[in-house]
Amino acid sequence: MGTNNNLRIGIPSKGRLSDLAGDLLKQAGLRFRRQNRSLFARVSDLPVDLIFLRTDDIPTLCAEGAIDMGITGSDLVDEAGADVSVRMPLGVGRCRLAICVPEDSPAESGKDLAGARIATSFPTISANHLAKVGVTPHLVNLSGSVEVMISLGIADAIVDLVETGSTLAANKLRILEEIDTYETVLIQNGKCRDSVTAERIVRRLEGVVIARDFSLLEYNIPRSALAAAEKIAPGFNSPTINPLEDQEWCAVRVMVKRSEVIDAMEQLESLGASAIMETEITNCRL
Ligand SMILES: Nc1ncnc2c1ncn2[C@@H]1O[C@H](COP(=O)(O)OP(=O)(O)OP(=O)(O)O)[C@@H](O)[C@H]1O
Ligand SMILES: O=P(O)(O)OC[C@H]1O[C@H](OP(=O)(O)OP(=O)(O)O)[C@H](O)[C@@H]1O
Ligand SMILES: [Mg+2]
Repeated sequence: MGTNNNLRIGIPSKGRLSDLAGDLLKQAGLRFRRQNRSLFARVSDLPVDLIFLRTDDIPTLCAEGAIDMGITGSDLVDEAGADVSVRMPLGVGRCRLAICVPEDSPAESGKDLAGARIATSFPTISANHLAKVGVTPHLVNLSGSVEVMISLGIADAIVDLVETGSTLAANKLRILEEIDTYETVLIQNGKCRDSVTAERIVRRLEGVVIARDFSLLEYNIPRSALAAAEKIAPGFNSPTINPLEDQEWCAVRVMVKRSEVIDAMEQLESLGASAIMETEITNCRL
């Protein structure tokens, strides 16, 4: 490495985003093999090097130009205050950052935390958020296992990520106030060493991310019901309509959000559609 001009993409070396990022890149057609614990992998057929880094270092290393692009959590980008642009949300790793207190705490909002000790791995976001309501907390900076700090007696409240809420429940904590929502993102710095390849990577990842969110729905419908059907499933741009041998009928192909497919199928069926089929798409260019 070092001497070549390959685009450098930083991806998490371990943790929950590591597999997510690796799978996404592979689905987008980047072929690479990480040799045992190596911190570096070259991509076949593209001028791209992958660097395996700690998830929370990726925003800063991208801002400093050590890598041109990176995959990390938008929470970590905010916390680092990194000067990078978010090229696209990747539709995974969704979570919230919240101020949490014991279930039996009398506190009603962040305003009630004046003088409280708050344990967190997000000191900057926490301080900025609480400053807005005029509270200057005593922050205890930690890098993990924040939820146990109240029962250990070193904090009165915590600021941490919440997804399902099961960690909070296990520690008898509740959300006092949500600060923001976050997800895994692709970031890029302003002085990218190969913008042409960077754009190709963005387009490729877009294809995979959109495909993960949508299905292809195909159905036959009487032409008289077509307008109503298009209202149910308007498509990404617009549906593709083909004639059938029976001129009263036509065949429709349309992209539908995966979360809405079952509902759309039911509604189309009650409009008179038949042969309604969902096909999974793994990649697309729109
Ligand atoms: N419970 C969660 N659900 C969804 N996304 C999460 C969750 N926890 C963390 N994330 C996202 O994943 C990112 C990385 O999390 P984290 O740094 O905790 O790594 P990890 O996978 O837990 O590994 P580690 O063991 O090092 O903590 C977070 O910054 C956040 O964007
Ligand atoms: O709402 P939930 O679904 O329970 O998820 C939230 C938990 O997930 C993360 O912890 P992680 O598993 O990464 O452990 P860590 O503290 O060791 O990083 C986060 O820090 C919370 O503790
Ligand atoms: Mg973690």
